[in-house]
Amino acid sequence: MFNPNELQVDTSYYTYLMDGMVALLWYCIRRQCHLGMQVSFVLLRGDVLCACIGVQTYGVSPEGHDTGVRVYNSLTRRKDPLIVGRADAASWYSCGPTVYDHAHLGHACSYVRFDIIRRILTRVFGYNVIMVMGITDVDDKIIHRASEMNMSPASLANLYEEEFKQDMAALKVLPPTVYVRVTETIPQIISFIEGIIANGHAYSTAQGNVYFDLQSRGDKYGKLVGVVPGPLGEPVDSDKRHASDFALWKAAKPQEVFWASPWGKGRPGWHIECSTISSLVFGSQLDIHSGGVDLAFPHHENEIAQCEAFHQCKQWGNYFLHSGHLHVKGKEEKMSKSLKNYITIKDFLKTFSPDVFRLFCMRSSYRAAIDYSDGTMLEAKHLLLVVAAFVEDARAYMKGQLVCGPIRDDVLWERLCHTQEAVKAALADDFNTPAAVDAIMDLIHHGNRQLKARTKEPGGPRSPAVFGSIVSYIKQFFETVGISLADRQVCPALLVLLVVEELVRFRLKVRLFALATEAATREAGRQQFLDRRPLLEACDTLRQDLAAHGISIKDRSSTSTWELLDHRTQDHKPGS
Ligand SMILES: Nc1ncnc2c1ncn2[C@@H]1O[C@H](COP(=O)(O)OP(=O)(O)OP(=O)(O)O)[C@@H](O)[C@H]1O
Ligand SMILES: [Zn+2]
Repeated sequence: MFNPNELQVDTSYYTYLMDGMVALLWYCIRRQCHLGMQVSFVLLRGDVLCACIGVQTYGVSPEGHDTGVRVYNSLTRRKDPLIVGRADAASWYSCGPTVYDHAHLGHACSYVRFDIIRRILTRVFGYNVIMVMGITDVDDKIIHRASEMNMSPASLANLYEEEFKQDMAALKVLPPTVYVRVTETIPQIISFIEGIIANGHAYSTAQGNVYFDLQSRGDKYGKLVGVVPGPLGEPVDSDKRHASDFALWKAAKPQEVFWASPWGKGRPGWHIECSTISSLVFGSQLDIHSGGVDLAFPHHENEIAQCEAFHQCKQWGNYFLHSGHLHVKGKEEKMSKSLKNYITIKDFLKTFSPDVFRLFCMRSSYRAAIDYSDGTMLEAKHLLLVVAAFVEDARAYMKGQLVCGPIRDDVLWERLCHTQEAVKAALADDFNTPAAVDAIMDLIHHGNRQLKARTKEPGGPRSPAVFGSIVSYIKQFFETVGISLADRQVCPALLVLLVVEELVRFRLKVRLFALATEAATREAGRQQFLDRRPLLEACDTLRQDLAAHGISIKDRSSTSTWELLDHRTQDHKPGS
């Protein structure tokens, strides 16, 4: 028996062993040792490797319809073909927010990334998604915050749930097929707990709590995370049988919100809500389950234990998808309410558009950790402007307003075809959006090269069709992932940042011109310096004037940088 509270996720063994095997393989290749090569190849296969180090991989291969996508499944810890139960639809449960405060960019990142995946699954691979999202509208954090704000937990939760939905709509995240609140499903949660008790996997206590009995799961606990069991802990100050058992039902403390139950007044534990809500809609089989990587353990692990104990099945959820965390650039910790290092979605959207945020998300794998900074946002913004400018030029060419020399349309048709294949292959490979975006940008680069061959002479053969085809493909690609190329509105705050960037660049040119020492003699050099001194003075004045607006320019030998004091994070943000 082991204590999951003391489990440590140990990936270091895996990494060392992997490095060792790669080194062995490389050594054998160089020495042409065929036996060694075969051995290291076999060991490098993830499943054998896991068996070698005692980390079990789980996962019953699902039966059903192959979507054509390979997806990284946290259950098997490898990319598997995504096979769903029905030919026309995939069932998907998404853990929703705990509604006790404003949603921030970390939340936005997780939900936007999964929204992009959902759209790809539907619009590229033809699988409709039935998505259920649970809303945690009662828990310790909500109760605590509500008492701080002198409100009822229900009103507080209501307020932030509405705000969350508005934020998601502003980010163009498609709403789930249905939202289900925990407080709407208390009777179902109670029945679910009764079912787990009846199946011998949970117990109630004299204090009115119900706990999941982890010992009853045997070695089936720990499916999601490679874990090294720690020693069995004794329960401390608790009515649990074992320290590792987790709460399904919590007896109400004085003054706390409660519901009546067979075990007395109380409320549900966190993990049981998602198990119940998902089972309420999808029963004992679920295709996809998603959430941020912090939810894998213990939340999803416990959901699996509860569902498989309730449904008495070998495998409840077939694919667990986990998104990487958003960090503030240069910081170790994730963006989080408790760490007070967050930017709310509302504040962010005062400066950048939802399309810029989407493109920012697409430039890394949904599984990767991602750094937020104004600089990375400006890069995404710039990329969108490049796309929009190309579409505009291509349209002008089609209308005959932009006159170019002969176009190599055979090259462009071939490029278009290649891009379409590359994009589809990238998306089928664990929704590899950065590779898809690169392929699109490459197509634009080739299109721009042909459009650049401008001439003043009208006449000559024209190739509008290929540009028409490229434009409609690119528009369709961006629409698929929820980015609109029409109505490019530049929000005023962003415009200011772009103007400052241009201004600093212009000032740098002037400054370098004023400081240049190209005169032949020392006397001529002195005269040149005196002549150009007013330019340097103007540069200094501009620096002082901008400093008064919180924009600080720093001159270094051959370059200038600028930064502004960002009131949202209280950090200095680099501007260039
Ligand atoms: N910085 C982040 N980056 C990516 N995803 C995040 C981040 N913070 C939270 N999430 C994800 O957002 C979803 C909703 O999270 P939840 O409401 O439980 O917030 P939370 O994790 O408690 O946030 P906080 O730490 O700010 O209190 C979860 O899937 C969670 O993993
Ligand atoms: Zn959940």
